[in-house]
Amino acid sequence: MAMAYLAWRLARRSCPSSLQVTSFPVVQLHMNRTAMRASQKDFENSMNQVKLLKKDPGNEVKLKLYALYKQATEGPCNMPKPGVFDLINKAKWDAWNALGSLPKEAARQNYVDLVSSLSPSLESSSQVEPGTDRKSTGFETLVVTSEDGITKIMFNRPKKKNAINTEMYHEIMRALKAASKDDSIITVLTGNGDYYSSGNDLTNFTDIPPGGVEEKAKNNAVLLREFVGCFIDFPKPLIAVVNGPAVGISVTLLGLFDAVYASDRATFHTPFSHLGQSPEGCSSYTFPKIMSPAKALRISKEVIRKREREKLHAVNAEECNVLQGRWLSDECTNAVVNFLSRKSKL
Ligand SMILES: CCCC/C=C/CC(=O)SCCNC(=O)CCNC(=O)[C@H](O)C(C)(C)COP(=O)(O)OP(=O)(O)OC[C@H]1O[C@@H](n2cnc3c(N)ncnc32)[C@H](O)[C@@H]1OP(=O)(O)O
Repeated sequence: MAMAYLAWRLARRSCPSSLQVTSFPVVQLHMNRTAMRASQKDFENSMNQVKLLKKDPGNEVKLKLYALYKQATEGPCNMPKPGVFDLINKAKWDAWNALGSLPKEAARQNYVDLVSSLSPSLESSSQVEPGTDRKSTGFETLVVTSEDGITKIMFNRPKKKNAINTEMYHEIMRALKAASKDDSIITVLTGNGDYYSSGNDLTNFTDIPPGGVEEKAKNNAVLLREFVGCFIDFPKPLIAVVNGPAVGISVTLLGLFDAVYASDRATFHTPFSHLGQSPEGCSSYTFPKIMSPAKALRISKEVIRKREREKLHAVNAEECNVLQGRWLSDECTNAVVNFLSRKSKL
């Protein structure tokens, strides 16, 4: 796909001629037990943090915390369905049962993310007076600042060309959720260093869980669907400042932004024929139809987006289902093994 042409078309909200089709690899390497122990530790910390919350988060959030806790510790709902008049236990059963077969690992991470978005440090930061410069710590892969009504989320893995690893997916979701509730008017995403983002971190597929590559592909499809869903549902004007080359999902997501500003160093690359991937980020829907001008106002965005939200979530779900299968193909595995081993050949 011609980079400069796509940059111009994305910025002008028109649509490029076609999408290339590739799929994604899952490589059978050693499982990273340290990472799994760390997330269990985070989970336990989060359970303690819940007790420190300064204000009641409300029944909806408490039910979600309950459901994620049960899913993370016991797996899919195994309780008999309470009677209709047993309102409290029925509500708890409904919340837990709604998580379906969400893997324990994902439920644990979602629990940690939810508590982080409620945590006292973020709560106090949302009370910061407008116009003050605030750099939110609490992120490993991002720098989040907020001043004069603009919350800026900057990808901060410049040594890895801002490749998006699993931690960064969760942190971007957490930052977007916090930005949707803070006092800013618009939210801007950009990259630190010479790249906007080189897309999905290809090592994401190397820590294989006990369930093998099929479980990994399923977990990644769940992660991708939730990640893209955050962009579909984001309520405020979302702006991308593409400061340099953008690759893969960092390009395909741009169709869900309200405006895309490209620097003269920006290029837009979707190496799908090279990696063998099917579209993600709702690009199979947004790219062919991006014709309307960028919508800057929040109300007009809601008018337009609410008509499409259900369709976009359906497209997101279909893309994730197709990708989950494609990630298991030989062509994808070979492509990523070649990338990850390329320097060893030098
Ligand atoms: C779970 C949800 C999944 C959603 C799926 C999304 C689809 C996609 O996003 S597909 C696109 C995936 N991205 C790529 O294929 C790009 C791969 N990277 C490259 O081709 C090159 O790194 C580059 C063209 C971006 C830059 O090349 P350059 O020679 O300038 O620098 P490098 O030495 O290659 O990179 C520096 C450093 O960064 C590491 N790195 C860069 N990109 C990635 C990446 N996507 N995944 C993992 N690591 C990446 C690279 O390995 C180098 O690290 P070392 O210095 O440690 O070797």
